[in-house]
Formats: sequence, structure tokens, C-alpha cells
Amino acid sequence: MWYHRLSHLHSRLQDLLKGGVIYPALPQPNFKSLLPLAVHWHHTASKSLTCAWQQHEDHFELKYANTVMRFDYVWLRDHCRSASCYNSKTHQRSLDTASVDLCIKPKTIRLDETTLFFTWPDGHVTKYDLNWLVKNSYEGQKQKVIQPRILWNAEIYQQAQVPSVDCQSFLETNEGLKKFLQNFLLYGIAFVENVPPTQEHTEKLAERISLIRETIYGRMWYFTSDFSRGDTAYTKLALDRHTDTTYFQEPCGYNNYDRAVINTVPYDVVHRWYTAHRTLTIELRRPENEFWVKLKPGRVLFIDNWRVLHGRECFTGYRQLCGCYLTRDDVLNTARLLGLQA
Ligand SMILES: C[N+](C)(C)CCCC[C@H](N)C(=O)O
Ligand SMILES: O=C(O)CCC(=O)C(=O)O
Ligand SMILES: [Fe+2]
Repeated sequence: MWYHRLSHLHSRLQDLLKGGVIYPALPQPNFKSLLPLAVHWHHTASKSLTCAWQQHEDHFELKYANTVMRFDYVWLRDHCRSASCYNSKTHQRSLDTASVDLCIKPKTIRLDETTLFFTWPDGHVTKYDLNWLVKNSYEGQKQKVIQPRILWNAEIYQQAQVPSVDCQSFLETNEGLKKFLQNFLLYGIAFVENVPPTQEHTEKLAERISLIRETIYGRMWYFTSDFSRGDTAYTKLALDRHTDTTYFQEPCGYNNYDRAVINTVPYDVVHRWYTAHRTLTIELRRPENEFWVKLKPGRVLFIDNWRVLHGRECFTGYRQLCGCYLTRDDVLNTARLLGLQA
């Protein structure tokens, strides 16, 4: 479905993004002046792990499963899963968050086995399983393994020998679809081979994985160098690496060709933008970051436009491509339904 040149933002960008955020040690609350009651850690050994918690003036602190967590009291009230606050059939909150007093504090807190009970001033009781709190706390989320992404350049990708998935296996087996999605999530590109070279089969492949996003180019686009649309894609010209539809409010990703006039920032910020753009472009244009693939009838390529850019060399002769844009939410949803972390 896609093209020759795939440039990939190499690990440098990831390194740039990796810059850590150092949280200053939380100032220890000075209770003497704030609360008459003696503040102490409540220690209990629940069935499997020890649990300690402390009611601070402005938050609840919990130590459990080797994690120190801190919860805002409004958060604890807002995430209540009681029948009156939460619709467990639709997994939707029925509590009106805006009705929660921003200065709310629990009247009592009690631990029973692995369940914490918060009783609020109006008598409402919210209960939380300790493991649910670990899983849904900010501190617990930080430990969660996020879907690994493999940052690559042409050499890394070639050496990885990532297998394509055969059309039949992709369409008819969950294993085939899962294998494909695993590679797609890891690398940002993935291939399906032996696809009957028709628009209908390309469409079938797309629908196996996601909804198809209709745009001004149609639902499935089928194009050649006939200049049927006023865009260089419909010519024989070379196209430098880019992503499509950056002019949409919900673009597939960013693209220098289609970039509109920059008139939303003052000149000095504009210059900083050009400097950053140049750094990115130099990185993208490094030959080692270019992976060339020869598309042929029957080979379908899926590209994650947020990670991988595409382009082509100029060409002669007759050439026809068909493809479509997919909706990211639905691609990720399909991956999650197959048990992948996406
Ligand atoms: C032909 N096809 C529909 C695939 C793409 C057309 C894209 C046009 C525009 N240059 C952009 O990058 O968004
Ligand atoms: O024709 C190609 O191989 C690429 C065209 C392109 O990038 C596009 O249509 O957006
Ligand atoms: Fe494109």
C-alpha cells in the first residue's frame, strides 16, 4: 500500500525525549502546626503484603507492593466505584465530579484485609482494593511496561529480518493478525504479502485492522501520475520523506510540502522553529535512516505516520497505487483486543 523511502526518527529523538523529570523530594508535612491529632503511620499486614498508610492534611499516602503512592482526596472521592457513583455495566462515572467539595477530606479511613474504606463527611463510603490503587495510581502507572518501541535505522531494520505476514494468515487467523500488529507496534511499519492486487482486497486488509478514514481523497484511494488532483503525489516527481494530511485538524502526522504559512508565532519564535526543523530534517535525511523498499503488486505496507515518514524517488512509466488512511484509535483497539499492549 505504500512507498519506497521510509525514514525513521532514530534513537536520538528518543534520547531527546528521554530527558528525565526530577521531582524534588516532597517536603515532609509539618503536622505540629496543622493537626491536633498525632500523625502516625497505620501499619497492617494484609494477606500477602504489608501495607502502611498515612492521612496527610492534603493527601492520602499509601505504601503497598513496594510502591509509595500519594492520592488527592478529591481524586479518591471522584474515582469511587459505588453503585451510586459508577455504572459498572458501561464503565462510566455517574458521579458529578463538579459536585465534589474541593476541600473534601475523609472522616475515617479503615483497612480490612486488602480493601481500604474511606468514609466522607456526608457519610458516603468509598472502598478501594489495594491492588486497584497500585494499578491506577500515578506512581503505579509509571512502573507499567509501556508498549516497547524499537527505534531503528535501515541497518537495524534489515538485520531484524522482520517477517511479513501472509495475506491468508492475516485475514483468517488471529495469530497472523496478532503477529502483524506486534511488528507494527514495535517498528511502526509492517508488511502483508501475497495480497491479490485489487482495491477490494486492499480494503479487506484495512478493514481487518481498523475503520477506514474517509478524506477528500475518498475512502480507498487509487491513484497514478495523471495529475487528477492538484498534488505532486499525482505526478512522477520524487517526494522527500513526509507524512500526509498535515493540513487536517486531525492529521495523520506532520509534512513540509503542505505546510501552510507560519503566521501564528512572532519572528523570533519562527527562527527557533526553523532551527529545530533543520535539526530534525538533517536527522531524517541521514542515509542510514532511509530504508528503501520496492513495492510490488501484492505487497501491502502499513505505516504508523506518527513514527515513520514515507517518500519515493521520481519514476518513469505507468505506476498505480491504492491505499487508505486508518484511524489510530481503531488500530490500537484491535491490538488491545488481541492482548497486545498498545
Ligand atoms: C494520494 N494520497 C491520497 C495517498 C495522498 C495524497 C496526499 C496529498 C498531500 N500532499 C498530503 O501529503 O497529505
Ligand atoms: O507515490 C508514492 O509512492 C508516494 C505518494 C505519497 O506520498 C502520497 O500519496 O502521499
Ligand atoms: Fe504521502
